Amino acid sequence: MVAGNWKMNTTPSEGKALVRAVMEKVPNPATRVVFGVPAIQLLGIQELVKGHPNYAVAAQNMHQEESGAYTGELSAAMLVDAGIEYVILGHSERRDYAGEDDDLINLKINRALKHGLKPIYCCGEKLDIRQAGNQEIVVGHQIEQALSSLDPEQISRVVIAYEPVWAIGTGMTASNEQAQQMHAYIRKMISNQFGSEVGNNITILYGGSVKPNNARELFAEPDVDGGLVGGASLEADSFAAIIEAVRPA
Ligand SMILES: O=C(CO)COP(=O)(O)O
Repeated sequence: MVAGNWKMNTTPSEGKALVRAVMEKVPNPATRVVFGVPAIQLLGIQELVKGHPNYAVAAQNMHQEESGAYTGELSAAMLVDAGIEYVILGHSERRDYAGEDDDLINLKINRALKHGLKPIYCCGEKLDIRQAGNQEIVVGHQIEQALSSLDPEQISRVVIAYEPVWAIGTGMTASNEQAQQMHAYIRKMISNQFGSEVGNNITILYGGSVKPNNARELFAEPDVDGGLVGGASLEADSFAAIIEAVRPA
């Protein structure tokens, strides 16, 4: 799977042009392709991908409550009614700038699953943690807090995105070995808790400076099931090249 996270980029008309160009370049992707678009574009982009077997849309956030007096927020029911299939939850930018922690993200994941949405759960360590060699402890803790209350059926609808914070937007990609090592660790954790069938089948994406020139190598690692792409998802040529770098399932 390849998911683009546009973050706070593109106007609605730019977004439509970008999706049209990607779909024209890769009309039949060999993998699931998801556009993570700003809230105002959810309906418009969903219209463009509607009915396509491999293209889908993700919201970049969602509120944990069912509905109510939460000005500016989007609910799971709204996303589902608009035809949206995925929701990115726990991105490091929301952890940093909106104060989200894994307890809150756990509530959001539960709400999303209750409505049939597929959460793309983001985890990953900061640079000082990596330098101290504590990345597995920190990511393990994030996953435990956010996902351990789920049952095997629920977890099977979750996509995990490992995004080391030091690699996001910095051009400093994790090495293939660093990505593989963490993905294997995450898969083992999921297998231990939910059984090896769930662990083997869960999709674990790598995110952090994925570009056309490093995607193929990263995606060739046995436990890397695709990517969550920021900057390089904003140009049709580079995103198309990344989609085509995914190894066949
Ligand atoms: O945060 C990311 C995707 O969610 C990664 O962003 P970049 O690909 O720009 O490093």
